[in-house]
Amino acid sequence: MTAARHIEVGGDAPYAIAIGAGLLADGDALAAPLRGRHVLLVSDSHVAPLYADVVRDALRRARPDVRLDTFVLPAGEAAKTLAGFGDAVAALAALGATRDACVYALGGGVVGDLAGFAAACWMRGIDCVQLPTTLLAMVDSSVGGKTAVDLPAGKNLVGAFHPPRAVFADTSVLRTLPDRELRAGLAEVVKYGAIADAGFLDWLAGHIGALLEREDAALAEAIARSCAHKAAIVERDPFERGERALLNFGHTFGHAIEAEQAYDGLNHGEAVAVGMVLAARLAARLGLAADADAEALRRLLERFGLPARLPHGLDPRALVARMRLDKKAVAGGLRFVLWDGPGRACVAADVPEDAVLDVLRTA
Ligand SMILES: NC(=O)c1ccc[n+]([C@@H]2O[C@H](COP(=O)([O-])OP(=O)(O)OC[C@H]3O[C@@H](n4cnc5c(N)ncnc54)[C@H](O)[C@@H]3O)[C@@H](O)[C@H]2O)c1
Ligand SMILES: O=C(O)C(=O)C[C@@H](O)[C@H](O)[C@H](O)COP(=O)(O)O
Ligand SMILES: [Zn+2]
Repeated sequence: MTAARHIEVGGDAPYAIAIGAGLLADGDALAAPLRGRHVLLVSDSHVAPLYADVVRDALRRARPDVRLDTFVLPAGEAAKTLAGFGDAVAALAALGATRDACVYALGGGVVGDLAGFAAACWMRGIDCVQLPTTLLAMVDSSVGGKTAVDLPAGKNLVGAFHPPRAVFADTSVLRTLPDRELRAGLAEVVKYGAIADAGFLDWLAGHIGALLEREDAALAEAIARSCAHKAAIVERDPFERGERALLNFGHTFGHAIEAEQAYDGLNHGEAVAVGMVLAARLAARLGLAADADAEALRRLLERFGLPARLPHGLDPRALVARMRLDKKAVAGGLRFVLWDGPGRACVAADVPEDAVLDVLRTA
């Protein structure tokens, strides 16, 4: 095991993000946050066969008294539903989980969001430890305590803020991650540069090959810098009353695309990549930023192998209707996270529908 990096997330319920190779086998570290004796390990049908034994063995070695059940979701976004949530809380009931129980979420963002929501609701809130196994989950979804499931009407519409007790990002598991999922994670990495750190965008542009080749040092740096950005923002604004909304850059378009494709088209990172290009174009259309900035962002995302165009067959009006149920929308109208240049995101209220439709029609 290599030395782990640690990033602290402060606030009312502080926790640490540990990043390093081999963490899933470190039973003492994994068991440290465990207060009681009940553990529900939540995973999915791709990840559980690869890594559930490592986690179970590690926890049992450190805590032989533990009562541990495993709940496995079908892999993929389509499982992030109220029905999946119902099955997860039923598994907690079958375990006899008491209020000092802990849910361990072993998987990507789908597992993390659903398991976190089950932990948030079981007996009005038990501990959750995040064990992210995708790049996207390591850099984004395991941190910050947003938990949720999707509805046919929209993404993450039912959920809660419930910060994890701890996050262990074992970078060695990224070796088995499919290329498409690695690229999806890189979209959220690019997002941090786009919203808050133009220098990070330059660093990313200089490390495209190293990241796509999964070079350890480049991945560790990208994960640590991304987590540091997210930790700083969620520490200052845990409940998205202000600045945290900037983490939603690209998501108003992206979530509408995901829902319109019934969660069976672009994956989340891909939809966010398209969404960021559209948000940058909308900013240019509204005179906030230069067209050239949007074009540079599109080129960077495409060099990472990410899509930058709206998928064929989507109706712009149907997408705009979906955006009205976005969590940033208010009764007065559409709100978008845009930018006035790389590294400088901002929230734009009362964005005219015609401008959004124009951008969608030319995408
Ligand atoms: N809560 C948040 O703040 C937040 C932030 C970003 C995204 N999200 C949510 O996260 C979800 C997307 O997460 P994701 O991109 O991780 O998708 P995912 O959880 O669907 O994982 C992607 C695929 O990779 C597989 N996989 C995971 N780890 C693997 C590994 N190490 N080796 C082999 N296969 C592996 C999974 O089984 C799945 O098939 C979306 O639902 C999105 O809304 C939440
Ligand atoms: O942590 C946040 O805040 C984010 O917005 C991170 C996003 O990458 C993530 O996809 C989040 O789940 C979107 O939140 P939502 O409130 O728009 O559902
Ligand atoms: Zn996201």
